[in-house]
Amino acid sequence: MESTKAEANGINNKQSKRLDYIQWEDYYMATAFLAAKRSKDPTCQVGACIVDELKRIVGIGYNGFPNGCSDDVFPWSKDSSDPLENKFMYVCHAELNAILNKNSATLRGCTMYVALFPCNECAKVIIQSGIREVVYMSDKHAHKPHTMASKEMLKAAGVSFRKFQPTVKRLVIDFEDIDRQNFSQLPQTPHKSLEELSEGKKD
Ligand SMILES: O=c1ccn([C@H]2C[C@H](O)[C@@H](COP(=O)(O)O)O2)c(=O)[nH]1
Repeated sequence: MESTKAEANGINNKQSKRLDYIQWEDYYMATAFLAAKRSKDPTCQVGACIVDELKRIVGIGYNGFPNGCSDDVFPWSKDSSDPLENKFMYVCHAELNAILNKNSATLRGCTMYVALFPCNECAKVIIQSGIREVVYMSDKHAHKPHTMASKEMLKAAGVSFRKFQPTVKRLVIDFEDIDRQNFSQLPQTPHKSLEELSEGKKD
């Protein structure tokens, strides 16, 4: 009798959880990739996402010029003979921005998910911030001195690093998905059983 009432109210309506939900690591790296989409750099967009030991995202960043240094005034080129006309003097790397944007008291013990292996300058900041692990997607500059120096420093400081292994090849965000979803999982509007209805007549 009781269970019939509960079922009528949609409470005991057993349904299994969905299984194609996004895995934690895919979620963090996708967050880094999404942040990279904010970058104005025409040739290379990098994003970084910092996660604490409780699996919480505590910092996100992408490469760009410092606050107050206009994207429309400072140069985005990279091969001018004048170093002052190239972006490198001015751009803040994604890793630095993610660390500076942190919304927790400390980054000690955190993991950084980042699209590109951090350079030597970012490695210094990563080490000093207390981040314990770096998970990267691409190591395309592995042969360059700034990456080699970075790896040496990270190793010496006990910051581990590993290549990201996605469980899916791509993730798509479709804003219109929300209007296509089936909301049958939501509790149904409570309705009265026949018994309750007949009881109601007494009122
Ligand atoms: O670890 C890194 C390395 C690079 N970046 C940023 C800095 C620049 O905006 C670009 C690199 O530009 P290239 O045209 O590929 O030289 O990426 C970063 O944020 N983090």
